[in-house]
Amino acid sequence: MCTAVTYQTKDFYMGRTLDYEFSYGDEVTITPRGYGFVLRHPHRNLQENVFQTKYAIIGMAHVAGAYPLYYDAINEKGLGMAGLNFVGNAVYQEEKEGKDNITQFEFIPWILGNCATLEEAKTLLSRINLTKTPFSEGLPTSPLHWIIADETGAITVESMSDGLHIYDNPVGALTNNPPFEQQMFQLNNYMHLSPKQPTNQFSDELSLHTYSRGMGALGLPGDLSSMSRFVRVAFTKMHAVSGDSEKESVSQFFHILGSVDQQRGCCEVADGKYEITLYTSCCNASKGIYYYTTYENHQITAVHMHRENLDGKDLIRYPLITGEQILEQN
Ligand SMILES: C[C@H](CCC(=O)NCCS(=O)(=O)O)[C@H]1CC[C@H]2[C@@H]3[C@H](O)C[C@@H]4C[C@H](O)CC[C@]4(C)[C@H]3C[C@H](O)[C@]12C
Repeated sequence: MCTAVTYQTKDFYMGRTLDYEFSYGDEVTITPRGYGFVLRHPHRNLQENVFQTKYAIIGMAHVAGAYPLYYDAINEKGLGMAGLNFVGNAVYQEEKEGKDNITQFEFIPWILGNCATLEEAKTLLSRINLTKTPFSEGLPTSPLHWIIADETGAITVESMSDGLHIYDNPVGALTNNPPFEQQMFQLNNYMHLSPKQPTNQFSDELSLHTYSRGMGALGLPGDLSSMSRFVRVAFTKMHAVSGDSEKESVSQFFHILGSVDQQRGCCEVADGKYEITLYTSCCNASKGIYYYTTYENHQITAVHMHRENLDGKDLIRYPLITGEQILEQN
């Protein structure tokens, strides 16, 4: 399971938890401007099907050869994108004439490398056909859906058996199944939840009282299913309050995603195998900073894209710091 959210203070933030039972070997990876991606399908306007990134990208990726296979990323213009599992619902197409045929693993670099804003991304999406061509035999196509966002808003993109769906995402959150429209519909069931204490609507004849703080959110689902995580993170995000400095915003962002953190042992996927939150990311999309924690490293680590040469030729890669960093105070 995974959860992605956006958050706005002075700057625009976006990030995700990546929950799984094993890691593909993740690295914070910067793709410089002008980096060449060879598309798997012919493109009418591109020589030898190579598109060069207009904008530099920073995100979490598995790097295969010199190819950054991004899971989530932002670009230098403040546009961000994350892919989350959508098992049983994601259906990709065969190549179609007259369309931008983009395979699932090319989708993030295609959008973030070409578009400065969500508006531009929507224009590019109107021409796209997401195809099923795999990266390699060892890395088959992943069934995903995506959240794309900038400071003006967020959308969800789902490629299903009945075609490509693009939804406005007014919550700025996404988890896994079911499809996004059903995740949104589910919120109707929780419209009575509030951070304020409830009053007795149950019966005038009974003297009911609030015996504990936090009773306004009684009924908020606490389990790890993706529908429940969607409701929980939506409630947390919609009510989150923080100062707007960088440290206050980043700290609050990790608390929002902390509401859907997955602890080892609570979600068994096979005998003795557990899904856990392998990493949590928070990108300051306005300033090009990728912050992360990992399951075993609670210290927030930051990689700044603008401290690197974004006009270089090669990928810039930072393997994750994974061991727990404990500050000995005495
Ligand atoms: C497993 C990850 C999704 C985690 C998630 O959503 N878990 C929820 C599980 S469940 O629904 O609740 O069952 C996804 C997110 C991004 C994916 C990766 C990216 O798409 C990049 C490449 C794409 C290649 O086709 C496959 C390897 C890969 C490197 C992918 C491996 C894997 O599928 C990743 C890492």
